[in-house]
Amino acid sequence: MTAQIIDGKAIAANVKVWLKQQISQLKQQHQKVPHLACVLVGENADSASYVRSKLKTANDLGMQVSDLHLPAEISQDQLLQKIQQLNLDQNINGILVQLPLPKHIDENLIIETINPEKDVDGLHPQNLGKLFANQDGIKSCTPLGCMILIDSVLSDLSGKNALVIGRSTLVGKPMAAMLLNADCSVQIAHSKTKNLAALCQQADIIIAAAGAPKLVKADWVKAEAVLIDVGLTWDQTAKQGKGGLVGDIDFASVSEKAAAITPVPGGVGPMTIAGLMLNSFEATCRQNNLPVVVYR
Ligand SMILES: Nc1nc2c(c(=O)[nH]1)N[C@@H](CN(C=O)c1ccc(C(=O)N[C@@H](CCC(=O)O)C(=O)O)cc1)CN2
Ligand SMILES: [Mg+2]
Repeated sequence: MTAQIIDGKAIAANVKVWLKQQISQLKQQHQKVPHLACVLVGENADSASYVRSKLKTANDLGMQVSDLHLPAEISQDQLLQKIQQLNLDQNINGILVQLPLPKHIDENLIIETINPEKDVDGLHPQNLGKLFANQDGIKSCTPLGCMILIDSVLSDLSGKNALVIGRSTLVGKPMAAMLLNADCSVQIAHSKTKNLAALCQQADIIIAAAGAPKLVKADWVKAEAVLIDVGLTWDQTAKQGKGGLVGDIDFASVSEKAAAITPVPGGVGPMTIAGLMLNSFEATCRQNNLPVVVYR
């Protein structure tokens, strides 16, 4: 193996140590405790597991949490009312609606209803707009976590060629904006892109967020490239047929060639939750007109 493995679990642990200290200071000096409300609709087992993990992490960091588990049959209007209640609740600093939502609910409408100041996922159009305008606002959690991972191996991003594979609102688009704000030259590839291999070969940084298992191959990447794998797909053939999670990068071959790479699992996933915790702390500071201390 030639590549440096970017250990997302360890980096997320460092973020949490820092945050726990910040939250303790916030409590001591200003008597404020961040309060995160997690809204889960229905019985999707993966979503329930992510929400449990978010609630536990927030609790471990000294935050207050509210766990709202709503039935899959809840109407869109009832869910909108719930969000409005949380918006008005002075005790709540952060609102997170776990995605995906059941098919009868318009996700965009729900996200647009969250007060942008409490939108700790950073998915409200106002927060996305601020990100694209390079203004202060809440940044999308997964791209925020990816930037911390990239910064752990590259000290200067200025002028680097970055390629984002995937154009989702959750990851691809905000990721591209963050890299652009860090002075990278950014390209976005997607399912209709022609000759992805050639684009990869020019990239100093590749963020793979296409949901296409093992898409990026070793002969597509430069030896100096840094690769961040956002993909997470269950593959029954992995681990000699026992099954396992795989990313969008062919880890076994690419890790023999590139400079640095995140593993799956243990790369981006833990940093998504760390990003959410950073946002919950930051939102609480902003809501109380306190100076925002930025991690790193
Ligand atoms: N409202 C949101 N919904 C969703 C988001 C989000 O950021 N906000 N992202 C994903 C799910 N997600 C968090 O919600 C998430 C996914 C994966 C992980 C993670 O730590 N994965 C582990 C592997 C987990 C396993 O073993 O099953 C890893 O990569 O190491 C954390 C959070 C969609 N919905
Ligand atoms: Mg839907």
